[in-house]
Amino acid sequence: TPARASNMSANNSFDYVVVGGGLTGLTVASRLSENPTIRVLVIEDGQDNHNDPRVSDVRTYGQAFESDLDYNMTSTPIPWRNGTKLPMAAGKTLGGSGSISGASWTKGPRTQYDLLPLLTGDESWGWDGLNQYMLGAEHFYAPSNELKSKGADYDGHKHGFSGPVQVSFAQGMFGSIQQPALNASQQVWGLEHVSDAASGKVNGATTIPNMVQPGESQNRSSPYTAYILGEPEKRGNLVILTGHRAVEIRWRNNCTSLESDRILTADGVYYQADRHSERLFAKATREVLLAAGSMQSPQLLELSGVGDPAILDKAGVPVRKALMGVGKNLQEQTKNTIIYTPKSDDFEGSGPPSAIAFPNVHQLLGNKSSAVHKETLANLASYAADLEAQGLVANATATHEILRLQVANLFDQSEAAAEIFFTLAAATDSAPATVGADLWNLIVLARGTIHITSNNSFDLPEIEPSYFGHPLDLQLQTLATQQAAQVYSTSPLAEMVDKNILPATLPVTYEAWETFVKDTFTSVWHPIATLSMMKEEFGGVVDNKLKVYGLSNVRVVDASVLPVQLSAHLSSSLYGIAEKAAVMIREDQI
Ligand SMILES: Cc1cc2nc3c(=O)[nH]c(=O)nc-3n(C[C@H](O)[C@H](O)[C@H](O)COP(=O)(O)OP(=O)(O)OC[C@H]3O[C@@H](n4cnc5c(N)ncnc54)[C@H](O)[C@@H]3O)c2cc1C
Repeated sequence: TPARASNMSANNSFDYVVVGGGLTGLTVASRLSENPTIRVLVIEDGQDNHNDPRVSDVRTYGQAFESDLDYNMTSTPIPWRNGTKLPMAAGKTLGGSGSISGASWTKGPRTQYDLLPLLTGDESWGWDGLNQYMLGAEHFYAPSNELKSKGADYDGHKHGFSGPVQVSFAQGMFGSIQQPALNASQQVWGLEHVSDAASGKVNGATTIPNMVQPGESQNRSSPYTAYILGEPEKRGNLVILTGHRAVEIRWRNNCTSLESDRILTADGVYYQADRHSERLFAKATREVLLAAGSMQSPQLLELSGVGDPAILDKAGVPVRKALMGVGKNLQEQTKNTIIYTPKSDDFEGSGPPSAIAFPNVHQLLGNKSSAVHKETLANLASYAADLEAQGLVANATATHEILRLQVANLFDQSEAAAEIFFTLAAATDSAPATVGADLWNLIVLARGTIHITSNNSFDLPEIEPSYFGHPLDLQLQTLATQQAAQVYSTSPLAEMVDKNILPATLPVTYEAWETFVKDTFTSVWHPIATLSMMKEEFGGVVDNKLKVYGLSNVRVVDASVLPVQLSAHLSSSLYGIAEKAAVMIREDQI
């Protein structure tokens, strides 16, 4: 077992202390500990559940939610839903959310990665630079002819073939509605066939591979099985401590008063097994690396006195370093679901589902596109000013510029604006088989926050996603939902379904679809950007080397640093960020 707590008492000093053994934390820990002279500790709150079918079998997707494998965090109350709080799933288990994810493997369009150099001032974060690291994480397996006949396709030049993460088309790939759904999508939106959604081109209709082992088992290739199981877990210089939560960073310059120009140096990390247990300390002689995810890495910084003084004061935490961007700039999406009964419940496979349509704004907005574009641009500066006034971003001027780049990416570069993921659910003892779609607006203009409300790490942070914070977010989500239903009434998909279940009665007007969207949406669980990698004058929290401004030896290596949302599932990009982080950290060892 990876929980080697006994090693801890012998020597609690490490070169690196990694907070969080999830997708990015295990990647960085594995790479750094390849050097046997470098001692690495990972502190992970969850347990090792890699043999639990809720983790190992991707077809059980969803069973981990709101269970012991989930933090059971929620959003703030939704005013128009009687104050309902929406679940914010996040894996509390070794491998983190990467151990309970849907395992879809896609990348964003290259033009979206190419925004990162503009925000960081560093060319190496563009597609060409970052994609090298994404490819380095990947071991792709080409599909068999049988899977090709079900739609599996790929561009061989756009994959890595020697990395740890196993990427393959699931042996049990569904037949049934998948190709008819893509065919109908192409008609409704005029979409091209995209042979490979990990190629840097996304707008189109596509069939995706998954992070699963090739062959019969269809087991998940999780951050743990990919990066730790096997040789790395036997390394004497790598300690993975499960069942313990990092609660605070200890600073070396142990002075209580705030001097705004002082650079703080982390001494190590306090951690506890549970709320009432003893507070223990692990020393970091080189660096503390935050990988607790985009909801809990900002929490740890705030608990350690780094953040917006107004937030820290309210929570009763003494300010050690004022840094206005901490916990702000959150970009989380909204998801709607439509459900039908299929005429045949023979799905010709066991999943996971793999057919996706990615329309752009012009395909969604039709002849309204240019008017909506103009109106969005006209109101962008005042919208950005509002965001700063509400404490949702650190800097209105920079945010206006970033929103302008995102709007240009959607309207001028016509990149994918929504994802329509076609779903199939087999019959159970109590429910008939269903088909349908999960769909979401990809590039939200809303900005939210994640902040502490107490000085105790075991009180989980408050999450304000600001759902539909900008009118375009609601408009695109509504159109994507309405038009996904149109796909289901288009041949050859229309002939394959009996009746609609959700919505029970198909809305007739746009307004009625909007009401359906607002009444039934959930979160997508792709939160990012709460410790954004941006220039300091933009309100960024980490620099282009992922170092927190004003701290000499604390880096963030997780989803928090991605400053703008991608038209993609996030894992491929986050593996790339973590691989690049490990290289940058090693370069600084000399
Ligand atoms: C339900 C769901 C489905 C998803 N589906 C897909 C998909 O199909 N394809 C895809 O590409 N992406 C998917 N994602 C997204 C992807 O899994 C995440 O973006 C990714 O795992 C984030 O990586 P991370 O390292 O930032 O955080 P995580 O992987 O969540 O890791 C954070 C780790 O830190 C630990 N931790 C937190 N706080 C502390 C603390 N204080 N002390 C110690 N440990 C702590 C947690 O237990 C966790 O193990 C999905 C995400 C979710 C939640």
